[in-house]
Amino acid sequence: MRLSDLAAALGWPLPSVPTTDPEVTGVTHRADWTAPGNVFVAIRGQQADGHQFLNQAAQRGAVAAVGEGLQDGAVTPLPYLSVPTARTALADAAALLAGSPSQAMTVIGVTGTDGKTTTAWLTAALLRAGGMETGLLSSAGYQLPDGELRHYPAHFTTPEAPQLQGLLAQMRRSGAQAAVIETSSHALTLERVRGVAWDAAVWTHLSREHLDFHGSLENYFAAKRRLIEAAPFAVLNADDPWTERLRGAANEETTYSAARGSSDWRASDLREEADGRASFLVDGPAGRFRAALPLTGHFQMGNALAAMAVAWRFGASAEDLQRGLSQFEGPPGRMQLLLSAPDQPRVISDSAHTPDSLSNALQALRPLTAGQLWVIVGSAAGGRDSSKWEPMAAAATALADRVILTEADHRDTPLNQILDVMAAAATRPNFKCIGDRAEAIAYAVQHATPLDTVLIANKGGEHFLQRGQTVYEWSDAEAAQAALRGEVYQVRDKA
Ligand SMILES: CC(=O)N[C@H]1[C@@H](OP(=O)(O)OP(=O)(O)OC[C@H]2O[C@@H](n3ccc(=O)[nH]c3=O)[C@H](O)[C@@H]2O)O[C@H](CO)[C@@H](O)[C@@H]1O[C@H](C)C(=O)N[C@@H](C)C(=O)N[C@H](CCC(=O)O)C(=O)O
Ligand SMILES: Nc1ncnc2c1ncn2[C@@H]1O[C@H](COP(=O)(O)OP(=O)(O)OP(=O)(O)O)[C@@H](O)[C@H]1O
Repeated sequence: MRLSDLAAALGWPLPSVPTTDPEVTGVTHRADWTAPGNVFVAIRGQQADGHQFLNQAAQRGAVAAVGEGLQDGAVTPLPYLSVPTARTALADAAALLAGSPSQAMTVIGVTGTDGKTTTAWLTAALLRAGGMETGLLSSAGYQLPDGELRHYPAHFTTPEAPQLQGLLAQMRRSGAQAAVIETSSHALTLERVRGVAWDAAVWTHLSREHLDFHGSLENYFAAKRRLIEAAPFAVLNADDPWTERLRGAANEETTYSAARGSSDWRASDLREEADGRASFLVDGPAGRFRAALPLTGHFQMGNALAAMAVAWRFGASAEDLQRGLSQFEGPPGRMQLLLSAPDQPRVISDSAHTPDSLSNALQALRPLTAGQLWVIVGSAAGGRDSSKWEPMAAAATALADRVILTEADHRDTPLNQILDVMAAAATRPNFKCIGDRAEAIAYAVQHATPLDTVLIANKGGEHFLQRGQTVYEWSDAEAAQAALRGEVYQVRDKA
């Protein structure tokens, strides 16, 4: 597509500097990712002004720059198109240049504070069980219809529009009829998902998170509500008080509940079968039937119902839903059993990184634990929500028997500062601070008895650990295995 065609299609003005109307190969927001023929969108952000990088983009072969206007007297090495909102322009161009792949697929967005990843994975699995070739994008990685888990180079739940649209196009080329996208509030606020033609939106629940970025719980809610407003069909959690304020936001809606009687999809009678697997009773538009609950925790019934409501809407039968759930293998690091043998403690990895999700995870594990319940927990920092540190520590010390407070991507914040705040918020003196995450895991795994459960919280299946500016390769699972061998896991510099 020529630059003039792109500009005309998106209502952009002509460039400030005359140009030969080059062919556009793509769009990028990162100067150092610019490929020859790209349009570089210069965003004025919180950390940097993209205009600082115009020369770099030009040297890498950009054919034009787009932004919200040059400063007086600024010189640009590229033809410059001035637009009202750079992020809107980025998203619109990304969708158009990728061939608007979402319009050719059934696209489902999943949002909420906790449960997005699990529910997105369940939804993709049940759509597949119903016969739809399905792609998946989540913080645990992405999948094309072949189901193989792949990892994205940048660690985002929902990446910026050029990557997101590129991935949707790749899914489409691989034969996907449907795509499930875990949609963060950052993505909704920063227009990363603008230009996605949604067919359905799922709401898990809202609790306190990301207040550093959104400023207030109300703004955080408003950001997430945008997904529900943008979709023609919404699947809403009747157990979440915020849902009342989502009613009517979508053209059509269905509700689900794991706790109350009054909703379209209902779950009850969670029980453990003779083979040790959990099952629950489903009541709803697909009839009344017993289904396997392949994940630990009462709240997982809600996630499963939400996924069923979506798959049912797009053609899955009750049998498909039952089969899909019974064969479901959860996302890595979501209540994932890492170690379990008669002579070892049960070690579980879970990405719990909010006070709510940590409480839920500990409450779910308590009845399964004959001995003591341990938790290894930290809280991210360096531009992340520091108001979580205290309630995370309070939840851990109140609900676990033994607590190890440790690191979890503290970035530029001194680790001791976080651990001091967390230690001061402990409700009981049942904790110990071990800053090094590998040593913390080794201590718990080596001191726990075979009757104990050790929950390694925060990171789930994540592949990195950040200390200061340095990003290390990381695996909670490998750290637990090393501990069992009597070793301490060694981190490796990612670079
Ligand atoms: C709060 C937030 O999400 N900020 C994101 C946002 O930052 P920003 O708009 O302030 O931009 P900036 O970093 O100041 O940079 C301005 C411009 O200069 C460009 N630039 C910058 C530096 C450089 O060397 N070269 C360059 O071209 C940038 O690409 C950008 O276009 O746009 C940047 C460019 O894509 C992101 O890197 C940055 O993500 C930060 C690092 C981040 O950590 N975001 C996390 C919190 C996030 O998005 N999380 C959500 C939710 C996770 C969850 O559910 O828990 C997610 O979806 O992953
Ligand atoms: N419906 C739910 N309500 C409360 N907690 C949940 C729910 N579903 C999952 N959890 C817990 O929340 C934590 C995170 O779950 P999950 O990774 O599925 O979602 P997420 O936090 O939205 O995704 P991400 O990891 O991308 O931030 C886990 O501890 C999980 O056990």
